[in-house]
Amino acid sequence: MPTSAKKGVREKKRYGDVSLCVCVCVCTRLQVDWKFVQRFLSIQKVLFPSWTNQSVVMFGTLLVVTLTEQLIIYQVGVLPSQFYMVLADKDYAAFSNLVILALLLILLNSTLKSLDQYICSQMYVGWRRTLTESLHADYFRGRVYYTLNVLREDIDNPDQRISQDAERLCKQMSSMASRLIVSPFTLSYYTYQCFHSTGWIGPVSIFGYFVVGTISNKMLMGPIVHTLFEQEKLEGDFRFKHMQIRVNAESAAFFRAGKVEHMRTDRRLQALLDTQKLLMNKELWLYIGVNTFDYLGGFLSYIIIAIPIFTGLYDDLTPGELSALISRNAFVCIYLINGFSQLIDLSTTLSDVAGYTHRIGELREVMADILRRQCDYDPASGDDYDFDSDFQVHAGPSDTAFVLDRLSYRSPGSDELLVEELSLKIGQGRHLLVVGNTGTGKTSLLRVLNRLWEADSGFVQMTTCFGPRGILFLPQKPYLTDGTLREQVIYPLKDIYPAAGLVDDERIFQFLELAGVSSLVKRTGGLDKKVDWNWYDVLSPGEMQRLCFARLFYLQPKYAVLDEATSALTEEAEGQLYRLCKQLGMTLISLGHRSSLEKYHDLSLRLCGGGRWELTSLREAGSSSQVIEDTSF
Ligand SMILES: Nc1ncnc2c1ncn2[C@@H]1O[C@H](COP(=O)(O)OP(=O)(O)OP(=O)(O)O)[C@@H](O)[C@H]1O
Repeated sequence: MPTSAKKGVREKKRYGDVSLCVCVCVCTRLQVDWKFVQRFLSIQKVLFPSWTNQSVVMFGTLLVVTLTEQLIIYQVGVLPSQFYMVLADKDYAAFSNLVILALLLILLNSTLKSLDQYICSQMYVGWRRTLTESLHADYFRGRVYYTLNVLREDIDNPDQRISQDAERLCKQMSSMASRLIVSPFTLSYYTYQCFHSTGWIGPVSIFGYFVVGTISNKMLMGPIVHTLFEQEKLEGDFRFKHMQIRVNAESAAFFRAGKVEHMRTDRRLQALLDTQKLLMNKELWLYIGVNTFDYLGGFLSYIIIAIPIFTGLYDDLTPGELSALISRNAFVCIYLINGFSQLIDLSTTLSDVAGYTHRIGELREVMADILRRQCDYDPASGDDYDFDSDFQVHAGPSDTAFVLDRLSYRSPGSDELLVEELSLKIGQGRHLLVVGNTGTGKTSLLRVLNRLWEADSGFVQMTTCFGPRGILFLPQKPYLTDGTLREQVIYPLKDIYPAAGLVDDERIFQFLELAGVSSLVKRTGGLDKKVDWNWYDVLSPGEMQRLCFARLFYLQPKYAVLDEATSALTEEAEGQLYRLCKQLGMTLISLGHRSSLEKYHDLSLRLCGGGRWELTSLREAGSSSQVIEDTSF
């Protein structure tokens, strides 16, 4: 971020399944400046990683095509002067040949132009793929997507930056490419031709005209980049509001929230449209500047040509020769001015490119920063953890899952410790229940154990690997991915284990049955039948929790961390599922409020708020529980 940037005030709310980040005010000043150049170049490094890259080959092909196109355009451009000559001489044979030549050149020209457009479109698709894949690579590495969406407050709508802004940047760059690529060649060639016809006065006045045009457009463009940036952010916020309603339609409907949501959504729309209007007002001045320079350009060519004519340079020519010469000179001057005008016209596209470049550049910088910090904090997060390959490797015997030593943690942005100096070893076969009032930091303990949050002080170590052979977490909100029933069950494995086919199918059917959701096979039409519904819309909360247990049975980790995983089920169903987990050899670490959970656990960790905690054995002689002083088991 530029040093002049003032941090926006962000309002963060959690709504159902999605967390909503709204930038109330971002006063960042973004322009076509050095920061833009740096960000633009770093994006170019992604798009053109090596000289043999496909984008470079396409760019080279585009250069050849556009240069050939320019040669043909020059030939077409001087045709009128040749027509003047043959018509003045009444030379019928030459006229016929000229007509045939004109037809051929025009055909060739239009073919090359179409090819030029085709290559630009291909480049756009290629660039979009490369840029989006590179953003995805960072976004999904380690826990960047979590930190970016939940913890970082300095970046709005990362989803929109990846899906929409990257697309628009590539589109605008591809529309600029063919014009920019050929400019140095055409400008040099036509400058030479113009100098040849008019002397120094022609190129100097055209160049001066270009400099004035560039300076005034740069001034008009300044405020546009920032407003475009702001407009894109509001566009993302507006879309997010609709997504929020789509995801939580049922909850909103129970509240009869149509009116209030209508008002709030309209408010987002209003903010977006106001900014769009502001952008258009600012663009109006840029358009006036650009169009004035376009028309002045056409007019300037006649002034330049008039100078050698009025100074008598061409007095010895016949009227036919003079007409041909004026026509040819007019073409050369107009084309040179046109070349410069096109560069000025590009300023409107450049202001868009600058806006998108800043948004994507900022995202890349923040993701790189998150990755750096993440690796400092948790070196393992730098490696691309592969759930699937880990599943194939036996993690080896490990009788402890976590070791905590004088661990203290707090929630982000809070001064108060949730838990202070907690020492605990979570070992195999000793089932732990974590209880405590709302907001005392139960789920936060899992966040710290899973390294989503940094500890305030103390030591925490996960001594068993994460994954099916080690530790698995079932979060409070059941997570269902998009895909088939099989993909839900084997998630987060990408591939079927141990091998595709009947054996695996049998296991899945059996675990669905044990989890009490075998009816889903019929509803979906089979394990591999693609469903066109959103799983969250059609399953009840209890079914979702049961499906997550089927997943747990399938993966059979050594340690299962269950965060209120049975809150939507009856105590009877809860008992069945817990007993099954134990029969399958899992050690349970559960979070919950129900006292009925106690009978499935050996230890109870009570978080009392204000940093205090208490560890109690639930299996001591006699029925009464006993506070434990020694916390290593
Ligand atoms: N991303 C976040 N940023 C800031 N504060 C957070 C964040 N997530 C949770 N908190 C806060 O941290 C505190 C502990 O939250 P936590 O989710 O651990 O509560 P809990 O004990 O699991 O409660 P519950 O029983 O309701 O699940 C709460 O005050 C919560 O508001």
